[in-house]
Amino acid sequence: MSADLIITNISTIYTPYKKPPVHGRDMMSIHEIHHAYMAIKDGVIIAIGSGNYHKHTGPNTIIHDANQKIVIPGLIDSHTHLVHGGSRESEYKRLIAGTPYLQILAEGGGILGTVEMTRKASFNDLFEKAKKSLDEMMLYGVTTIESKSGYGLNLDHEIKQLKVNKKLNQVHPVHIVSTYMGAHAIPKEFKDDKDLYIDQMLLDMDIIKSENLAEAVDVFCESGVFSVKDTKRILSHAKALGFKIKLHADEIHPLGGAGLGVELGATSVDHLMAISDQDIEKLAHSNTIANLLPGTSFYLRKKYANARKMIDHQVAVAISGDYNPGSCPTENFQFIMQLASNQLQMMPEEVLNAVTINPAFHLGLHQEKGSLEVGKSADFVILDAPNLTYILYHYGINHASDVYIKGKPVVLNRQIVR
Ligand SMILES: N=CN[C@@H](CCC(=O)O)C(=O)O
Ligand SMILES: [Zn+2]
Repeated sequence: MSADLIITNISTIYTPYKKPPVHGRDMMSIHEIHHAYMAIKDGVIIAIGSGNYHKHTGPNTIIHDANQKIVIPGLIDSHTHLVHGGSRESEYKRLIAGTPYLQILAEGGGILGTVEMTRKASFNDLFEKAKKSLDEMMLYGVTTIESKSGYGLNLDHEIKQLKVNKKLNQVHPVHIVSTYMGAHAIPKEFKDDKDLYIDQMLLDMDIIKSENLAEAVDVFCESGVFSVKDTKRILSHAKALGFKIKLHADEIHPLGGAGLGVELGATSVDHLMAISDQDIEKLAHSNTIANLLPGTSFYLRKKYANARKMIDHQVAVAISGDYNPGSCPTENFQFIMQLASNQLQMMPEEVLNAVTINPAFHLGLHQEKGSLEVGKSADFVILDAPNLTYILYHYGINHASDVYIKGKPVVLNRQIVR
């Protein structure tokens, strides 16, 4: 079978190959193919190897010379708050002066400030702003993201956010997986009646499910936001409706959200800076992914999640960006990977598994994405770097030169292909 496209002259292809979820010490396993090529037909990888690629060429094959650059799978950012109105630099000075994140929220700012701005924004405003951020993410090599609602906090405005995800997924090459997060904060109008807000959310979920606007439901399980009991109620209902479930767990206070996630069969538990040893053990024996977000610790100047302990105890770890206006305002996913390496002390091989196959697994995409193998989607990044470690070592800059999604170039020479 002749290829539509062959990427040749690749110095090294780095790819995970273990069956996901890739736990603990298996996260050190990756394949390195030197002097490599990759042949693609109809958006799917049909051959990958080293040496002579000519047997895959035909009269119409396009050859792309990688000029001795390296190739990795498209990056999968499995936790973002992409769609939101406005920005929160007005809180930045208070934050760096030491005002706690949850105090700003309790005063009606923080997430609730973004809720006001998101409610005021039109669908088009939100769409254009999110599209710009998505372009930026793609320039850094991101080819799939998860995107949450959670700044509308009522049915109409949550649906507005989810419909932005839907439209972006139709018109933008980056693949988007949508999550409903009405349980991101308690809206002002329900300030004194959280249970009534939860009742309302449970009803809203039926509609979101019937309109097929989200695959998963997420809850911010935290002191002053949704308790473990609230979270259990919301996620049990979501699960019964057929949603995947996940939670923002043990971010600031060790409430036991991670353990609850394992108990309920969550696909991921996210943040985990304050996770207990007991819950690390529970995670290790489950298929729930520990989704760590080091960019948030960096921005909020909080302690980092203990990735080393988790990996050493056989937990399956993913790393995500958490792009949002209040705790991680950056689209630079390579910087997030560099933080995972430098601050979480994850080895380059572990980081690669954590930003490709493990997130693909918890998003339910591992059959087609997350590694470079014959039969999988040709989502990959060509990086102007001599080896994998270099992209983590030389930090703060963008190493991605070209990005392909389903075999089509979406970034060439650092420019978006329109
Ligand atoms: N922790 C809760 N939610 C977001 C932050 C949202 C915001 O501050 O706007 C997070 O994942 O960090
Ligand atoms: Zn989040």
